[in-house]
Amino acid sequence: MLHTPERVDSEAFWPPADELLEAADDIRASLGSNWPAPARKLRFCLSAPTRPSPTDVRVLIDASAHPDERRAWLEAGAAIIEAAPARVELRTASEVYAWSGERSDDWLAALAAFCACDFALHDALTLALAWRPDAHATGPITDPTADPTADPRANQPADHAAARAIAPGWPVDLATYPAIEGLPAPGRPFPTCPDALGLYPVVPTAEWIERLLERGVRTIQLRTKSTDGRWLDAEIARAVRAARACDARLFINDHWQRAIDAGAYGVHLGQEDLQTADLDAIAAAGLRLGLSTHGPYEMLVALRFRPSYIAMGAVFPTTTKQMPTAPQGLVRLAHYAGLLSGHVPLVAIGGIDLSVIDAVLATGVGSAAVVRAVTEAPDLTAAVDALQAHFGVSD
Ligand SMILES: Cc1ncc(COP(=O)(O)OP(=O)(O)O)c(N)n1
Ligand SMILES: Cc1nc(C(=O)O)sc1CCOP(=O)(O)O
Repeated sequence: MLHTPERVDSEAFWPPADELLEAADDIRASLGSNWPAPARKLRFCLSAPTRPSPTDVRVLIDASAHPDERRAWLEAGAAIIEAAPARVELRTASEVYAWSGERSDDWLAALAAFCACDFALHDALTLALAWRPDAHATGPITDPTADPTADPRANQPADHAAARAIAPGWPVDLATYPAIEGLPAPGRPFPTCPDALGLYPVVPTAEWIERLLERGVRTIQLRTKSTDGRWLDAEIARAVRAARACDARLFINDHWQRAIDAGAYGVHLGQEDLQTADLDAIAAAGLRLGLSTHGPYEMLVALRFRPSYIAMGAVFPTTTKQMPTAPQGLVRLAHYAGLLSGHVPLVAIGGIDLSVIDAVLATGVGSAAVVRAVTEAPDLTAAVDALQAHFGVSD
């Protein structure tokens, strides 16, 4: 089993800082034992060591006062955090992230603690800025005898109670999360959709959609990478007709203008689509909006657009698509579900099939999106019936 020791690496701070390390250890302990071990150990540098390394993160109050140092650190592959009052910026050689808002005095200790749970640096920083000493989740700390980060297919049965538990140190109040800079002002909210969207197959053609509607599926997505405009028009029109006839919720991936024109129930977009899609036009046409996310930072980005649902992936490894981010696992999923509960429906996606559906639903998500579990099923009817039964739908 992959249990992380509930401690922060003793060399997490440079120069060594006993009080900071102790605070980081306390916060790390409050996050429980079921997180993956960190893939790499970062060192947070409050002053400059002789030579920066790619695992160093330089923490400065005013980076512009040190232009040469800043350049040298980025060239060495290190990261820079500039912590001004009420604003934090993270800069790497290829990315810049910025947050604004209040933060706890212990945010740096919290950052080391979230990194020790293997969150990517920008996700760990998002959580650290949201962290508060007194905002504790209720409920038991995760069961140390189970490892819900593991794919339950791999080596053990899922412990559903453990998968759902929220660690006391996890920031559960969305109001303490920082604002992400560089996003448009919040627009109007998208129309709502049910919290429990149920089984949500994501399939490549209208024919697949018809086959699944016949088998009782009522939330479905057309996801094709075809660029043939005439084919897309015909497929989307056919899929919309079929879904309407069954009163089903049909989302169209990517092709938002065609979805509007055809009168689809909704559109599903990725984070990069947010730069180009006309969200006002989608909202004005009354379509729902689903947004992909892959961690806490993207979740905050998505929330700003007030979508109808948020998808979180990939929960498990998938071969359907090349994922730039590591699988989230069930522990993270449960914490995201706890955070978003009552705010926006959460859909889990990535590597989900019959063998894990119970464990996925036990995290508190209202829906599971699947590709191969239906498109590669040897017996489609049996596969859909078996999956639907976990959502309380019988044929
Ligand atoms: C329910 C659901 N979740 C995530 C995705 C992925 O969408 P996107 O990020 O747009 O990536 P591609 O589908 O374009 O590869 C999805 N389609 N549906
Ligand atoms: C299309 C897609 N998007 C993902 C994300 O995490 O954004 S994972 C994914 C593929 C899901 O396929 P399967 O059910 O076959 O693993």
